[in-house]
Amino acid sequence: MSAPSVIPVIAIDGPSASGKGTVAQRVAHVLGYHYLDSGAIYRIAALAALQRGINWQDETALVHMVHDLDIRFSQGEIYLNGAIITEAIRTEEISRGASEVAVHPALRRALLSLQQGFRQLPGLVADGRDMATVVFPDAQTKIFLTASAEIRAERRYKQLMEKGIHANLAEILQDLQARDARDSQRSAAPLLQSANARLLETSQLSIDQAVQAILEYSRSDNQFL
Ligand SMILES: Nc1ncnc2c1ncn2[C@@H]1O[C@H](COP(=O)(O)OP(=O)(O)OP(=O)(O)O)[C@@H](O)[C@H]1O
Ligand SMILES: Nc1ccn([C@H]2C[C@H](O)[C@@H](COP(=O)(O)O)O2)c(=O)n1
Repeated sequence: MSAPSVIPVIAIDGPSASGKGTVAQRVAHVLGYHYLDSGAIYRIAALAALQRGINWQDETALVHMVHDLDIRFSQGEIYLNGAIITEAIRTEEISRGASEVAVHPALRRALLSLQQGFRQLPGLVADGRDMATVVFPDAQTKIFLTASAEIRAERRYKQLMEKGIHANLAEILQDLQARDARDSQRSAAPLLQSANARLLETSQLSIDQAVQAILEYSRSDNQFL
């Protein structure tokens, strides 16, 4: 069999707290691939805007701003203009802000090449909302990872409690549903299952089972390269 002519990508899209990040990082680790957390990039844009007093609705100012940002991912930390912001982008305020700035088409275009730059040998696992539809439409393996809103809210609740962060399950569910609606209903690159993506419903699956399913899909897709 001849070597693949393009750098392989496994694109994993899905709603908030569906487990994309956890599962994508494990798949990347097993395969020795690079990993792109595209949501972190929208979170950084929201945080940078907040720090500079730029309104999340101001598309022109946001686009201007992102051209001046130095974003780096290194050894598990995320840097913005040299400062570690790994935890600062995980607050509920920034989660909402990321979903709000992400509605702007010009901002999404401005962040496209940064994301595509992660496609490097030997391969990439990328997670987000539009990995399979817009950023890597030629990805070899496309997964739409989801779980019921109630299960996702419980997982997020448990995740926050484990970090010692006080949380309210009903509020988390409400917030997830609001973010799902904004991410799915926007006109620019909405969250949707790409026509050729496999649906992976993990409400009844463990993390390991989800990882194994994706590795299996990837193996099977690679047979046809
Ligand atoms: N199949 C699963 N079974 C049980 N828990 C899971 C499963 N998948 C993920 N989790 C847990 O759910 C929580 C949320 O997962 P994760 O942060 O990876 O979601 P996400 O989709 O990347 O979220 P976001 O889009 O908000 O960044 C984590 O604590 C993770 O360990
Ligand atoms: N490819 C992407 C990734 C993320 N977003 C937006 C929508 C999300 O609500 C927000 C935060 O993402 P998360 O860290 O929860 O994955 O960023 C997007 O529009 N496109």
